Amino acid sequence: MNTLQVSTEIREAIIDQRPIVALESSFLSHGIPYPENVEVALEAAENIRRNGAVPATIALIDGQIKVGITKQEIQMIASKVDVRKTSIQDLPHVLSLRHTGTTTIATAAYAARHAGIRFLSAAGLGGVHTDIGNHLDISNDLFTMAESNICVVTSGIHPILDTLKTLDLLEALGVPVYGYETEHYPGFFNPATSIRVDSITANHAAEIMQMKDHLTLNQSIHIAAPLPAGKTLPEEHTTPFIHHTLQQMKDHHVSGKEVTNHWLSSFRSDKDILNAYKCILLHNADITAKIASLYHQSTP
Ligand SMILES: O=c1[nH]cc([C@@H]2O[C@H](COP(=O)(O)O)[C@@H](O)[C@H]2O)c(=O)[nH]1
Repeated sequence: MNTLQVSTEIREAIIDQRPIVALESSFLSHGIPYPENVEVALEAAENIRRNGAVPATIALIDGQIKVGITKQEIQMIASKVDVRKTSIQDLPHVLSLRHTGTTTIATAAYAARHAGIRFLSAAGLGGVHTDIGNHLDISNDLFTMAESNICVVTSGIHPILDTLKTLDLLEALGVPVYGYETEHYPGFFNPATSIRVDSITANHAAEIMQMKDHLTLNQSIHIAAPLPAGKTLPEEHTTPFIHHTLQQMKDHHVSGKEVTNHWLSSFRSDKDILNAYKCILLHNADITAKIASLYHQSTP
């Protein structure tokens, strides 16, 4: 049984040791409405190619994890309703039912690791939920990163999570966290949080990945890249949006794993939030491809 299907282009790139950037696909089913989700997926892939790497979007189709889905497959998933955003704990179930599914960072990291891809670009990392005192709600992203040996670039974690506790847990799991050319952990839609991190450049990130290879450490590294100045949103915009979304969740009794799905789907109700989210996806694709290309240039 071959549940992991790697496209010919990606297989050849792996053999030729060319840089590859994996893309998770949750934004196709939850973050961005159709047909804009298709446009963003293709533009992110284009950004990766422009920076000298090969894009590998990962999704679940017909009982297989597909690494490097085609434009037609992107179109098919993006236009379908009720596609399941699938994290590690749901993976066997969704595959056994042969359902179509999109990937979280956890599932994409799992697939990337097994395919031999070392870099993953996404919008937001899952994390420790704020109601942790009552519900032990923690995204599987964190635990998968502890063993997937890749570089995960996001713009931080989404603002309905507890950032400090998430970073504490990553530290406990041995996953180092860096700011991309910033000493402050990014605030996702907002420019920065007050949490300090080590700042690294693309060159340094490539070196850190090589050092990790040398040390045979299995943890991933997490690089948090802020949106460029002028693209972030002020807190006066995001704070009421977050409060409104949290209130809606309370009113509709949204809890557990539905929380992240509801949060992602709420982006469609605010044009500026949706635009910032698209920018995050495209910008991170650029940065990840730069790091992947530098890593391959200097790997003997
Ligand atoms: O701001 C965001 N938060 C979360 C996600 C997605 O949600 C997943 C985490 O979901 P959960 O909390 O169900 O593990 C992440 O891996 C990512 O795919 C995202 O795209 N953007």
